[in-house]
Amino acid sequence: MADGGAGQVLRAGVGELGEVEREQAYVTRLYAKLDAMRATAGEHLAEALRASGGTPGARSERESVVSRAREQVAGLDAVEQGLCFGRLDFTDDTAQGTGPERQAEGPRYVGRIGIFDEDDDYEPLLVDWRAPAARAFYLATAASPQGVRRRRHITTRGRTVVGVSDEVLDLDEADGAPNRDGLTGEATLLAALTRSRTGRMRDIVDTIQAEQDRVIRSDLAGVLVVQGGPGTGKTAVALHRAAYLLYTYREQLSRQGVLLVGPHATFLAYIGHVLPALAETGVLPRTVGQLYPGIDARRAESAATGEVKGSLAMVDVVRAAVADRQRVPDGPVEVEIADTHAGFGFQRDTVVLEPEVIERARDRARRTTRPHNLARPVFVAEVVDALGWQVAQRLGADPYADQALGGNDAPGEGALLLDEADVAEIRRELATDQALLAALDDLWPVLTPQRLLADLYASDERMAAAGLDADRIALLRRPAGSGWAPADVPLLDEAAELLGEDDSARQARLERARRRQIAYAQGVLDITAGSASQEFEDEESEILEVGDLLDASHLADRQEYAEHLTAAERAAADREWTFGHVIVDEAQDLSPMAWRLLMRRCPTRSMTVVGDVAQTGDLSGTGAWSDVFDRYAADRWRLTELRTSYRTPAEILSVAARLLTHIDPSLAAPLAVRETGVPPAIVAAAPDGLADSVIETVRAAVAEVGDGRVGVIVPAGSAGTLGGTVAAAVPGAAFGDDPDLERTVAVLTARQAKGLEFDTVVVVEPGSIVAESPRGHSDLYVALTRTTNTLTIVHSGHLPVELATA
Ligand SMILES: Nc1ncnc2c1ncn2[C@@H]1O[C@H](COP(=O)(O)OP(=O)(O)OP(=O)(O)O)[C@@H](O)[C@H]1O
Repeated sequence: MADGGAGQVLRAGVGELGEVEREQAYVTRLYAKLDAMRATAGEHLAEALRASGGTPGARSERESVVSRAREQVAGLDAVEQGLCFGRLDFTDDTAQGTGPERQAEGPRYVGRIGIFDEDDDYEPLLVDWRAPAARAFYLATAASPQGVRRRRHITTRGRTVVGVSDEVLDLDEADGAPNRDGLTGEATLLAALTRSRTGRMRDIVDTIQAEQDRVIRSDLAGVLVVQGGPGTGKTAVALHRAAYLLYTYREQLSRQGVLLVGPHATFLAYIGHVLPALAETGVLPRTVGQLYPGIDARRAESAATGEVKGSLAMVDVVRAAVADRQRVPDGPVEVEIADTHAGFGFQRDTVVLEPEVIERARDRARRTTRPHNLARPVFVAEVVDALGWQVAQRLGADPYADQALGGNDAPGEGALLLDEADVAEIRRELATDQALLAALDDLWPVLTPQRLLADLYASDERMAAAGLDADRIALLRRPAGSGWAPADVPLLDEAAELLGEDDSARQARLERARRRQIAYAQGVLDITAGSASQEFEDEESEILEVGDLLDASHLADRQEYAEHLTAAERAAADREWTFGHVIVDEAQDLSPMAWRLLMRRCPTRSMTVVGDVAQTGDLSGTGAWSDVFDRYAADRWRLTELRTSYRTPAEILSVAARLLTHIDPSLAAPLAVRETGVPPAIVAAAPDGLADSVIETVRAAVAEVGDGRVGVIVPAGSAGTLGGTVAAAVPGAAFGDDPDLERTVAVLTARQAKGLEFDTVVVVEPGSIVAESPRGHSDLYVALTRTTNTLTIVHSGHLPVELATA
C-alpha cells in the first residue's frame, strides 16, 4: 500500500495498537448507540402498525408514520458497515469560547449518519458525512487546513477497527513531504482503488476527493453538467450527490422524488447497492426505455433507426400522425343505425355522414386545443348534433307543410312536427348508437400512444402522411406487436402528451381496481371467517371476528392506506409525475427526444447531468453539452469538469488518449491517479485462431484475477458466438442481454460495458469494434478504459492505428 506522503499509515501492529484500541472503544460506543436507535425505531414501527385506522385523516397520518418508521429502520440497518470512517482533530485556533474557560474542540468523528448523545445535551458523537460540519474531512488540505490538524481515516471490518491512517495537515507537525497531487486520504483512497471488484459498485463516502466534493455539494438549482473522462468518478459523484441532496433538502425532495437515469439495466443493477448503503431510498432508477409506465423497452434496433427516432424532427411526425387520425371521408358515408329508436318509428334507418359535416366537427374539436382523446367528445357531439337534425327532419317533416290547412296554418310553416325535446331525445339515442360510434371511431378514434405508434410503423401510407420520406420509412417500418425499443419511449411520451388520457377510461380503471380491492378484502374476510369457525368449532363463538368489525369496503380502505408508496414508487406509475431533481448518468448518449421527455419530468430544471462527450456511442447522442442545454436551460446551466481518473492506470490511459485525439482533439485526457507499471498486452491471433486465443487469454486472466472480475469486450456482431465460446470454455461466464456481473467473467459489447469496470479487461478484435459504427472509435475508447488494472487486446484482424504502437 502506498504511504500518503505527510500521512502516516497506522495498522494494528504492535507499536500502533494503542491508537487502534482507542478508536475501537469509540466505535464500539457508536455501535451501541446504533443498536439502541434501531431498537427504538423498531418499537415505533411496531406501534404504528398496531394503531387502528379510524377516520381517513387518522389513517393517512398513520400511513405516513408507518412509512417514516419503516424508512428509519431500513436506514439504520443500511449503515451497519463502515458506520464511522473518519476523525478530525483541530488546532487550538479553533478552540471555542474566550478567556480561561476557552476549550479546545475535541475530535470530530465522521460517518454515515449523525449520532447524538442525548445524555449529554445532544452532543454530536458522529457527524453525518453530508453535514456542513463534516466538510473539512473532504476539503482540508495542508495548504488550506480549515483548522484541521489531523485527518484520520478509520478502517473497520464489521464492527472491528482494523486500521487507522493519518494525514497531518499542520505543516509544523508534519514530518514528511506534503501529500502528492492534493489527494485526500491517499492511503485509504489507493487501498479502495486497488481492491478487487465484485461486480457491484461500492460507495466512496470515506474517500471523496475535494474536486468531487464540490460537485456533490453544488447548489440544487439549475442544471449542473459534469464532464469527465473515463473513471473520473462521475457515477460515484452523481450517486453521492443524490444522497447529499436528499439529506439537505429532505422535505422537498422526499415529496417530489429524485429520478436517476442510467444507460441500461445491467448498469442500474451494478450501481443498485450504492444508495441503499448510504441509507437513501427516495431515488427512482430508470433507463430511458423504462420511462413510460408499464413498458420496459429493450428491443434492439439499428443505430440508424435509433437516430431517426431520436431526432427532434419526430415531434412534427408524431403531431402529424395524430392529426392524420382525425379523418374527413372523401365522400358521404352511410351508416345503418340500429333499431333502438322505436319510439320515433325508425326501426332501421340510415344516416349519412357528409364530408362537410365531419370537417366542420373536426375543426370545432381541434379549435378546443384539447388533446386528441379529450377533444373527441366535442367531435362526436358536433356530428350527433348535425345528424340529429338530419334524422329529425326526415322523421318529423310535415307532409302537409306546403299546404294551408285552414285556421292559423299557413303554407311553409311548422315544417317540423317534432319539438326540441324530441330532437334532443333523438340525439341522445344517436349518441349511444353502436354503429354510429363505430363509424366515428374510424374518423376520430380513441387512441393510446402504443396504438398510434404501432399503427404508424406498420403502415407506409400513414408514415408518408406524417411527413416521413422513403429512407426514414424504410428504417422505421415494422409490423405491429414487434415490441418497443428504448428510442420508442420518448415518442410514446410525446404521443401521450398529444393524445391525452381519456379521463372516463381512467375513472373506469380506478373503479375496477377499487372493486378488485373490495373483492380481495371480502376474500380475506371469508378466509378469516372460515378459519375462525374451524379453530373455534366447539365454542359458541363469542369471539369477535374481523368480519364483525369491518365490512369489505372498510377493509379495502385500510388495505389501500397500508400500501403506502414512496414518492419514487408513485412516480414510477405516473407518466406525468414531475421530479424534484433529475440525475442523468452517461448523459452523452441521450437523444434530443429523450431530453425533451426528461425536461417535461423536470420543469424546475433542477438536474445533475454527468457524462463524457468522448464516449458518445449513439448516433443521436450529444457531441457538445451546449447543444442540449442552451435550448432547455439557457442561462440556468453550468459546466464543471473532473480531470482525475481513479479507475484506469496511467499505462492504459496513455494508449486510450491516442483514440481521444481521433475522437475530439479538443478534449483533454484524464490524469491517472496511479500507475501499475504494466502496459496493455497485445495478442495477435492466427486468422482462424481468434476463438482459441480469446479462450487462452481469458483463462489466464481468470487465474490471475483471484476473487476479482474479468470483462471480455467483443464486437457486437460476434457477441453471441464469442459469448458462447467463452462460456463453454470457462463455465459460469456470463453473456447475453443482461449478463450477471457478479460472475467472475462477463462477455459484453462495448455499449453494454458502458459505465462498468473490471479488474482485468480483454478487448477482442478492436478493429471490428471501430468498424461496426460511425462512433466506433468512441466505443473502443469505452472498451479500453474499463479496467482497474490490466488490459489485453486480442486480434486476428486489422489493428486500429492508434493501438498498433501500443
Ligand atoms: N474518491 C474516490 N474514492 C474511491 N474510489 C473512487 C473515487 N472516485 C472514483 N472512484 C472509483 O473509481 C471508479 C470509477 O468511478 P466511476 O464509475 O464513478 O467513474 P465514471 O467517471 O462514471 O466513469 P465512466 O465515464 O467510465 O463511466 C469506481 O470504482 C469508483 O468507485
